[in-house]
Amino acid sequence: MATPIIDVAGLWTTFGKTVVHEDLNLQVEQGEVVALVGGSGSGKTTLLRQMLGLETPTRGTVTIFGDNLQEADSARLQQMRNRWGMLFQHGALFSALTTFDNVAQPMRELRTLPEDLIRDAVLLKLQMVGLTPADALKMPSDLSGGMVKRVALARALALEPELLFLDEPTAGLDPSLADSFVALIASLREAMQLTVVMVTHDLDTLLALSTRIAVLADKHLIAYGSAQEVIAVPHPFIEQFFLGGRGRRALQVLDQHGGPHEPLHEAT
Ligand SMILES: Nc1ncnc2c1ncn2[C@@H]1O[C@H](COP(=O)(O)OP(=O)(O)OP(=O)(O)O)[C@@H](O)[C@H]1O
Repeated sequence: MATPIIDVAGLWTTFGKTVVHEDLNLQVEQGEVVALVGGSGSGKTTLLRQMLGLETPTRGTVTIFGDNLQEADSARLQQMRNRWGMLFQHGALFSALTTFDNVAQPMRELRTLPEDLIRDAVLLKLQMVGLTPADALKMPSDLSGGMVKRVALARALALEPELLFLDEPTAGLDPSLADSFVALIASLREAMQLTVVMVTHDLDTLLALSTRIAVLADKHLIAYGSAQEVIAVPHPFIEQFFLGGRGRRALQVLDQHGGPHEPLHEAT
């Protein structure tokens, strides 16, 4: 079997006496879109930061592209970081830089690409996310919320990553902008053959994009599978999240149109 893109094994996280994760095991295969869900404080953001190498688990390992993150030195970690992109919740653009320079920044940091090649690559990335060369000259303060997300996505994709992390990708967007952003992510994911890991509270986003859903609760991964498989797991968080009024409606739409779901992989 192929090496998973991400392999979280025996992971524990404690802050003082608080145990956040207790022996988590989670694998993400190539081409999957995995959504991390869980109640407030269940440790989604912490797990995402551990996958990004920004935090170290108390025990256990996070292996990405076959390399153990905790054992990687800073040069190796940087090489790995160049193979993934991250879209932060609020876009997190540099306010003093133009759209163009924001997208160019990861390419310039490599210090190996000539400026004319960077220029072409930035314009291509902007086109891929539905922005024009005229938008390249704008400052972040002149962009709408939806455009900021698109620029941030273009920047996350600047180095043609194999893996994309998304933190609440549709937070702050109104429903129609959220739908078009989700459609954009879906089409780029297909075109670039991306593996995606996202944290989201938004059921529509989750059901539209994810191939598997990982549910964190009670310090454990209590379910990991398709929406249908996850909702079959009896747990108060799952009932409230998926089977509350909004959840029911979203699942009805899924039943009518089908979803991108894969067979169940048991939670451990
Ligand atoms: N650096 C830290 N020091 C101490 N406690 C922390 C630290 N980072 C996170 N925690 C605690 O770990 C727990 C998990 O936090 P985390 O932010 O990962 O949860 P979350 O699932 O992302 O929550 P939310 O949905 O509210 O963002 C919380 O109880 C939080 O207070």
